[in-house]
Amino acid sequence: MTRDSIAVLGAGAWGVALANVAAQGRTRVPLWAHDAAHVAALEQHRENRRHLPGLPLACAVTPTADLACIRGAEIVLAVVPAQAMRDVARAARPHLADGAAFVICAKGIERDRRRFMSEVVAEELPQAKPAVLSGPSFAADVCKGLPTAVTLAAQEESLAQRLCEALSTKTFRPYRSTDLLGVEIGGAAKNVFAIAAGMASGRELGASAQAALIARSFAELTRLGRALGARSETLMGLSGLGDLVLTCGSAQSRNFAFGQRLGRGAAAKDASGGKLTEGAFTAHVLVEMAKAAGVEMPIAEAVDDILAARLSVDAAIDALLMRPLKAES
Ligand SMILES: NC(=O)C1=CN([C@@H]2O[C@H](COP(=O)(O)OP(=O)(O)OC[C@H]3O[C@@H](n4cnc5c(N)ncnc54)[C@H](O)[C@@H]3O)[C@@H](O)[C@H]2O)C=CC1
Ligand SMILES: O=C(CO)COP(=O)(O)O
Repeated sequence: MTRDSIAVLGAGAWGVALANVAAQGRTRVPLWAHDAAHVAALEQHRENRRHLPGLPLACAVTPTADLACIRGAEIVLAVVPAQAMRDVARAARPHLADGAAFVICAKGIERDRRRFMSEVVAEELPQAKPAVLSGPSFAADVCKGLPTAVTLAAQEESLAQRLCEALSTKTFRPYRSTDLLGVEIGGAAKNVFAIAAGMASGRELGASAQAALIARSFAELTRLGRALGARSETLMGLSGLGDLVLTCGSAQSRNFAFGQRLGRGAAAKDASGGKLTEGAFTAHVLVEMAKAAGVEMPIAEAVDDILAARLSVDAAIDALLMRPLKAES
């Protein structure tokens, strides 16, 4: 049986990890990066020294700065930051084959136009079949061959199944879904809540507070998801609860580590450590979406207020604890 051909857009940590997954059982997986110097460094060292030092590119992975590398690919994995997705999708349009699957692997919401990634792709790539891959999966873990499972959603179940088959390995196990929006909401929101969890850790509020915060974050995530039409089983699954638990519980998460530094007193502008923290880009648009849907998200709002310097971490903690007592929901 011939395997679907796969190309990867974006050669950061997650792009490299997914290219290595795709390389299993394939002889060539083009890996596109927008920066020619980065491509040269990948070719020379056969690893992403900045984001995944010591973890080599699989032999089949071919770095390139030429977007035409996606011509003929049946599956394209889009692994660039969420705020760059529109530009990359637009640039890919002349090269993408009709009916190719365009799998969104970024976790975020477009700030300027308040769009989910699947909406961005529908607007920019009318010939594509959009899909979303999300779930608990640190790039370094996946690159090391440590096991995990993720959700892979496409509108047609048959395509979701085909994508799962194309991307599954002995240690990387995708579960299929047709709930793209549900998968996207979980992936975008968990980054914002991971910042909150990091702050609680940085402030040394204790393990009980940590668990309470995760549970109340999940309540906010499900409230928004249901209001926007996501399915409960998606929100409770790998891309929702699964990724929330991972990212809110580990300093390996860049969003959590960012929150930790904020909790220890760093200013928002200095707290990323030069790393991509998608939650910082998503917090405000997530809160705006929730308000538009009439959904209360006090933890997400607190993160947004702290990032915009409207509130200190301590004042936000006090405000959350002083909210009127209510039924659990
Ligand atoms: N690192 C991880 O463990 C995981 C990351 N993700 C998601 O994948 C997405 C990408 O994250 P990472 O690869 O980890 O980030 P990264 O910071 O390691 O890499 C991002 C890459 O995108 C490139 N880039 C930046 N702006 C660009 C533009 N305008 N056009 C094209 N390329 C551009 C950068 O040069 C860099 O190589 C994010 O949305 C993240 O939430 C999802 C699951 C796991
Ligand atoms: O999404 C991730 C793991 O599933 C990676 O999380 P961070 O972007 O917070 O590092």
